[in-house]
Amino acid sequence: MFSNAVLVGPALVFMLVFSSAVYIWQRFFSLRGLPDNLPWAGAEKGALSRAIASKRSLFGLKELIIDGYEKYSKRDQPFILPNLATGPEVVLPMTQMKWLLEQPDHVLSQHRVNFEFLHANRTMLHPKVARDAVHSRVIRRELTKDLDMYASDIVDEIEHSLALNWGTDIGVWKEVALYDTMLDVISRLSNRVLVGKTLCRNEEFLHSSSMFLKNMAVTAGLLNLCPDLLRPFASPFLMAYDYFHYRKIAKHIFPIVKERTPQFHAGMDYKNSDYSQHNDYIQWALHDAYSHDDPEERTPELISKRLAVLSFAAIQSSIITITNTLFDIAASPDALSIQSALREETASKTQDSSNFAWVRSDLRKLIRIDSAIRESMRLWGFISRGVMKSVVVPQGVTIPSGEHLPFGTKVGVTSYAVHHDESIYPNAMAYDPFRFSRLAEDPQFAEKTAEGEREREGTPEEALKAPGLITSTNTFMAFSHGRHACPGRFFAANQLKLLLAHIILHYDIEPIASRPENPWLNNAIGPPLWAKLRVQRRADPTSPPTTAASPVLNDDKAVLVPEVVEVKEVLVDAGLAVGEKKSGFGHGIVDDMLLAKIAFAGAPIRVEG
Ligand code: HEM
Repeated sequence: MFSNAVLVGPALVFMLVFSSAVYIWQRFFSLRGLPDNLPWAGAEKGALSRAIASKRSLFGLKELIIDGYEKYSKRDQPFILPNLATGPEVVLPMTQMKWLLEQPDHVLSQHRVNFEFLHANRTMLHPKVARDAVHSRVIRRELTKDLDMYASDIVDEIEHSLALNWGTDIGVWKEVALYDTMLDVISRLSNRVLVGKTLCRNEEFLHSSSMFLKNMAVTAGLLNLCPDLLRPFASPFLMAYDYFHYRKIAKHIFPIVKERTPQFHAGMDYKNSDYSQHNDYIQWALHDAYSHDDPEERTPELISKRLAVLSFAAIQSSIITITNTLFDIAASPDALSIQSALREETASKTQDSSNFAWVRSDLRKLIRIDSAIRESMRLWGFISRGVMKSVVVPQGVTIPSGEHLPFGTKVGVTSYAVHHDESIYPNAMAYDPFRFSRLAEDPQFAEKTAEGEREREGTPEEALKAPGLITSTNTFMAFSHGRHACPGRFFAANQLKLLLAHIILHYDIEPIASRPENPWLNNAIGPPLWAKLRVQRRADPTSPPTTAASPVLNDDKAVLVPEVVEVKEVLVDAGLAVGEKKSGFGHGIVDDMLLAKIAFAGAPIRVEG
């Protein structure tokens, strides 16, 4: 007994040292069976150079992606993108995209990449949730079958949640934490569809659903950084908060499942609506569970766990998208005229419908709203990879350029580099909200620009349409592309267009002088989490925009710009670098907003060495 206790300490120390050594070797030096003739982004030849590039990937993945894309993808060569947290990935040139999309799932699996990246076997609460595609099936079969059905509920919930979060005092500017308020708004309106009005207005359920979905990616990120051997020990601690909220979600879902279960029996045909008085996720999950023979799927536990995880997939990505879009509009030099143009479109397309009776044919006419969201997704898609798959055949695969990739290799294309490629999207770094709708609004556009030419590929009918938010292409992969493109995008597009149209009609957004930055967490790109915006409720949804409160933020640049330029010149003369966006300055940061404030305050500038 005593001798056992004496051995425990050294055994633990040995395990820690051993797992750390394996961790360092694997993360920094191992080639992981990848062909050594493939170049590594950001690295010359040699293990040390690769290790340095791998270290850079932790905070400089964006630069490595662009570096590899410019050096290799554009010359039609595959390259290896180092990634310290999740392992290196083989990035194919776009000419190999067709091959990538054609590979069957038993050869290259997209699901496997997500499974590993999200540590789905732990974060998704149950091995079956992580493994089976019930979500995709249920989303395609039930949620998407008649999207018009939810429009009035969604609009009702938008009104309610915006009033709660942004207020209804007409003409009064209110400062709002954008991400947090959109977290609440999107959680409410998605849950209105997923679980109905009673639960979506239950504060405890709503809070736990929001906290679970907000934290899941963070837990996955921390698990990615954890050495493999230590993960089983660390995960109960890292997952404690997620389980705490899951249990609160389950508390509300269990009784509903138990109450409805007696109406079901094995072999029921889910297409027969006789037994379907409800239209929500719990009912869809029960339909699915009773259409095949797996009793565990029918349990309240599995249905609650699936719902919690679905909320993550469905809600977080929509919050990120609308947050980015609103910041993009507010930070545009033409913020006010963009709002006017969107308002004009929304008002003119809604004149025949009351606010509560939107149908998809109305939404389809909102091509500027659609384009404004799509353009923001192009710039800030929440994940830098577009299509990424894992080799799941034991013998490996040979890519079209001839290199052999072993089992377990991640291979695909990155959307970030493609979405920011000047030769595909002229002025690619700028937010151009009508980039896509312009095609449909100006028939001569296609003849005038290369962008128009490219987008107008396809049949003559297709050529006349602007590419819609839901259309994934080789050059727009914010929903991924191919067979595994997001199955929820039709619902997401509906919900986001309704929300943006509603915001534009009922609120003014005050312009801001510079766009807050989007943080990168490995290959996930978050929205600005803590930045704020000012909004005010409008008296008449169709009246012209009111001038923003602060003269600094007015879009009358003829007044604004000379003052800011003058302040910049003083700072530059003093030997300080002042950039268009942000630049280091002493202990703080000087950006255009601060410069503008200095200019308008007329404050003397004191420069200390
Ligand atoms: C603007 C909002 C959304 C964006 C940007 C988005 C984006 C994506 C992307 C990029 C993927 C592929 C991930 C990968 O393979 O690397 C994906 C998958 C998925 N999305 Fe979405 N999504 C959105 C909304 C939704 C909604 C509303 C739902 C559900 C109602 C949903 C459900 C799913 C599911 C279940 C998958 C996994 C599909 C599979 O494994 O085949 N998403 N989404």
